[in-house]
Amino acid sequence: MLDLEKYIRVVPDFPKKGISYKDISPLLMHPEAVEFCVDEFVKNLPTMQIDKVVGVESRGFFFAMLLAQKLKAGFVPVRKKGKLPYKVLQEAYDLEYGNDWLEIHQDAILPNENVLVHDDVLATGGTARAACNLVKRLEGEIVQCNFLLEIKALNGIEQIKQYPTQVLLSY
Ligand SMILES: Nc1ncnc2c1ncn2[C@@H]1O[C@H](COP(=O)(O)O)[C@@H](O)[C@H]1O
Ligand SMILES: O=P(O)(O)OP(=O)(O)O
Repeated sequence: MLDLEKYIRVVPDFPKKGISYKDISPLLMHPEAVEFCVDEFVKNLPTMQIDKVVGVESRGFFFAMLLAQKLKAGFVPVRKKGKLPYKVLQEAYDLEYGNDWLEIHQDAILPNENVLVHDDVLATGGTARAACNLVKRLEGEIVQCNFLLEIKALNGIEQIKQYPTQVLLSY
């Protein structure tokens, strides 16, 4: 067992006053910690074949890509407005320190595909909910939403309560 908290840098008042920012950069610099996280995520997934792993821009991309590779699934980027070049679906969302639009390519997920949704941090849950809405609009089946860490006091889990979730570390 690894003490994951040791690899998370907590930065007060970033990007705005009052936000306690959970920086995963130190974790990414330690391959043993990265490997531990991937193995933990995989251990606690449902047993069915996962077809697509969705990663939310940008810090969600790191582990989503590793998980997709490990699970022999396709990787699907969910990006902020205006970054994806082909036809997209859009969802507006609020996050802990702002608001924006998320987009997914219209052909990224086929109806009934089993989809894992990943992001680094679950805070208010607005981002995760928007990413899940995009998957559902493409008729994907969300088999799990997983996060490296959650900020429990913000109760983001409530926003995605209809889906199974997995979190490696709680603050
Ligand atoms: N406190 C935070 N530290 C690091 N990253 C954060 C933090 N709060 C939000 N984020 C990023 O925003 C979304 C999750 O925000 P929601 O409020 O749950 O929508 C996630 O992509 C984090 O990277
Ligand atoms: O730093 P990012 O790109 O992961 O975005 P956000 O802070 O909007 O989650």
